Amino acid sequence: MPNMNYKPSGDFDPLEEAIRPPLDETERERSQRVAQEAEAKRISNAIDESLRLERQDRKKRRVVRLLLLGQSESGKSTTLRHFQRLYTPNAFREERVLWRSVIQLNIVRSVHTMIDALSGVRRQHIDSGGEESEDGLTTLNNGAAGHSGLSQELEFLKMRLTPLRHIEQLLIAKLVPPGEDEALALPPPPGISPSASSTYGHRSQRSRSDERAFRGQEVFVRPGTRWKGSVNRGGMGNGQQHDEEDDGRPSSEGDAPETRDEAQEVLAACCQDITTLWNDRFVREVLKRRKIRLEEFPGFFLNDIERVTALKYIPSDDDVLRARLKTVGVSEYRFEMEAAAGRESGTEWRIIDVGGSRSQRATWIPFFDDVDAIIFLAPISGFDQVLAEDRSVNRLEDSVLLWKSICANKLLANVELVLFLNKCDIMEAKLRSGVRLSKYVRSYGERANDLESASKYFRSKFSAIHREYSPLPRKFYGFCTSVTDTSTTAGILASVRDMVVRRHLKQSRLL
Ligand SMILES: Nc1nc2c(ncn2[C@@H]2O[C@H](COP(=O)(O)OP(=O)(O)OP(=O)(O)O)[C@@H](O)[C@H]2O)c(=O)[nH]1
Ligand SMILES: [Mg+2]
Repeated sequence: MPNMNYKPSGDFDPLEEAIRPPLDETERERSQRVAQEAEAKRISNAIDESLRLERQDRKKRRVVRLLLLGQSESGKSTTLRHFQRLYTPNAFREERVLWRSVIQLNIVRSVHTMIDALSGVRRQHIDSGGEESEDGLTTLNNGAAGHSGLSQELEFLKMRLTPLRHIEQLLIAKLVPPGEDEALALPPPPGISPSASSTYGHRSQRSRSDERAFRGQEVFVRPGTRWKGSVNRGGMGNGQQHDEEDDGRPSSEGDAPETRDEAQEVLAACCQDITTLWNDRFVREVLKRRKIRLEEFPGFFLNDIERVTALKYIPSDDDVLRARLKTVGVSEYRFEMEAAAGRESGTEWRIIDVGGSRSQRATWIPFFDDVDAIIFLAPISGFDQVLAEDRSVNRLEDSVLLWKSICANKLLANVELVLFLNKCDIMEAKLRSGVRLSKYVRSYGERANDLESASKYFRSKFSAIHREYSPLPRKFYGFCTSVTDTSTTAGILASVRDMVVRRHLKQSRLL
């Protein structure tokens, strides 16, 4: 019976205790044990050696490993799609049709965001007995308002758009492979800035329920091609879109195969109503007062609704880059640059795309070993937003802290870090619309409230962190990017590619 009162002494080592040979070991047992231990050591050494050789071989064979890091919605998967578009253009184009379901879901979500925002108006109107609410929504001129607080026309519109609820479920079932239980996650009420969120925080019960009314579910897939398989099997993956004359522009009717696709049919039938809803002055005013800037949301297609709901619609390159599908998990995408893609053809690239939300970050670490370079994406337009998964954390602050920890990480001391200050297009629009950066970033002070000054400021801040926190001196590569923009991003990715390949060659020469 074990001694339950045993107290370990200072030099007691439970592991040593467990593997110590028995005291009454015979000579024969001892020699057997020694032989087994020697064999185990030989196997372990052989594994180490084969790992070392594989690593060496990979470097010699020009296998380049690139890791994409950054918070959720920073643009990692978009950057990966961009690489694929540039360097495996044929494969990218063949897969474009598969993105149609994602875009359909993005549209449906935008419509529901508008409708949910309107529901909030109705509730407030009833709850407040018609008095002005804190955000003044009930004072809006809503034409001939019915008892719900909405005009009859809006009520009819909402009714006519109800089939989209069914389409949403259908698309989720299509995109998420069977058995993927966790595939839905709750984002925050859209478009709520920290200042607005603190306003929300001090509101009544009623306002909190309005907040809940905004909550939708964000669909995610694990990275890789499995979801594409399920879309294909869903009967719409008729990717007959080919290739030579294809210039990546939006498809117009007549140059794409018509496919039987219930979601597309319902969306086509709802196209006019969606347009009316989106262009309605009252709806715009509600969104504005609720600080819901739908145009800045990931996966925004309402301004292209006629084109993207056409029955023969095939997504353009731009559409694929603008579509939103959250990543969960970590995955390695391998591809050889297609010969047509340029002089680096033949190099095998392994680009690792990770999920960026907080619960996903622990999965990054095993990939720190043996990467050539990291592209870190910091979406600077998030300075007035909070994290979806933790509404107490400002997005910009989160990016800065993440950047510090990546710069300081000893495992990454010899890895090149490339910083993308991303979403500059959204940043520019935001600053132009009058949102003041200095209100959120005090140290910004009296600098001009424009993209040029802001990106210069952030570049110097991130560069200073890089210098201060890197365990060994290394060069800083920083770019201001809008990775959904095909023309500007192509040049930046080409520079990154050249830098990574150069460094990789240098390393393999050192082996
Ligand atoms: N306007 C604009 N949209 C962008 C930019 N970069 C990314 N997006 C959009 O932002 C959304 C999120 O981008 P993703 O690439 O899915 O983000 P991610 O970092 O992979 O996010 P997780 O998978 O959640 O970790 C997508 O709809 C993109 O099209 C940008 O520079 N400008
Ligand atoms: Mg992603």
